Amino acid sequence: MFCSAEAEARYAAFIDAAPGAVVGLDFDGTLAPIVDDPTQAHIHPEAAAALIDLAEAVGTVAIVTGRPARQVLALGALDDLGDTIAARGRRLQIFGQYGAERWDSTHRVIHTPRPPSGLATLERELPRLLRNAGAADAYVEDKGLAVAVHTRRLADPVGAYDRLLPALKELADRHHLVLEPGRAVIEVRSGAADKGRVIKELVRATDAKAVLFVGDDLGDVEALHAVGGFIEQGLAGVRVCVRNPEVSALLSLADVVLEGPDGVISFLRALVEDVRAHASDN
Ligand SMILES: O=P(O)(O)OC[C@H]1O[C@H](O[C@H]2O[C@H](CO)[C@@H](O)[C@H](O)[C@H]2O)[C@H](O)[C@@H](O)[C@@H]1O
Repeated sequence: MFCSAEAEARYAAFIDAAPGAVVGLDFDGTLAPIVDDPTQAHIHPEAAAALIDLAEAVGTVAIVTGRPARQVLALGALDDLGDTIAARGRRLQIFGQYGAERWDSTHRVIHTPRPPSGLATLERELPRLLRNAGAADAYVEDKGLAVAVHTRRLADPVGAYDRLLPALKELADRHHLVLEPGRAVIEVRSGAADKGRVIKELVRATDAKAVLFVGDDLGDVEALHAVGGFIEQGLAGVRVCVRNPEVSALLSLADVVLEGPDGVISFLRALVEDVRAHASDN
């Protein structure tokens, strides 16, 4: 599970500092299994119990996702979970759309900015681009602040992805937007937010001495780099990657590698046990 002796030592230091630590968790592929239909990506059945315990064990728990906050609240049943966490005097935070949207279990309001200029025009141009790329049947997810083109359910998902990538890049550039490639998905969005900025903000706001992030996809790379930056500054940082057959780029950044959302839940449970054991020893 640990990729090096240094990683294991930093995990031990993280456990020491857990009451003031930040834990960031990606949603799709991390807390929810990858499925063909993005509207059906429900959270792991054991995630609620694991998150309740985690929120009591560490200082800050945040779900940091590319999903719109409203969607992740529904797919994760996180409103109810937030109630339970709040009733125990703790807090769950959600950063949706790579940090552009925010919700927390204390205030229960989604803060969302206006859609980036250029997005509406781009969406009108999209059907023609999809037809020209032989991907007219791609599933287009309107995320309000962004648009995501999914190739997973096409006959040739990899071929369509490879044709769409340069075409969408040209379209995004023309509208001063950025591409966010992911697992069988290419998203066009504003470049104003990313998961790394969220992690940096959380660590600074809470003056955390320890930080851990779990992710599986390219949109998580900035968060893993942010943890890496804090490690260089002497914090107890742990970069946890979920292995997946579609994106291997994260593995070289990992301190810990896990197998799917089942592995994530087991890891979070073990982490909570380690924090409890450490507290009862001290
Ligand atoms: O940051 P995340 O929480 O990982 O969200 C990233 C994107 O996840 C969703 O797409 C991914 O999951 C789908 C359901 O399992 C899967 O069908 C798709 O292939 C994956 O890329 C979501 O639909 C996107 O909007 C998110 O940006």
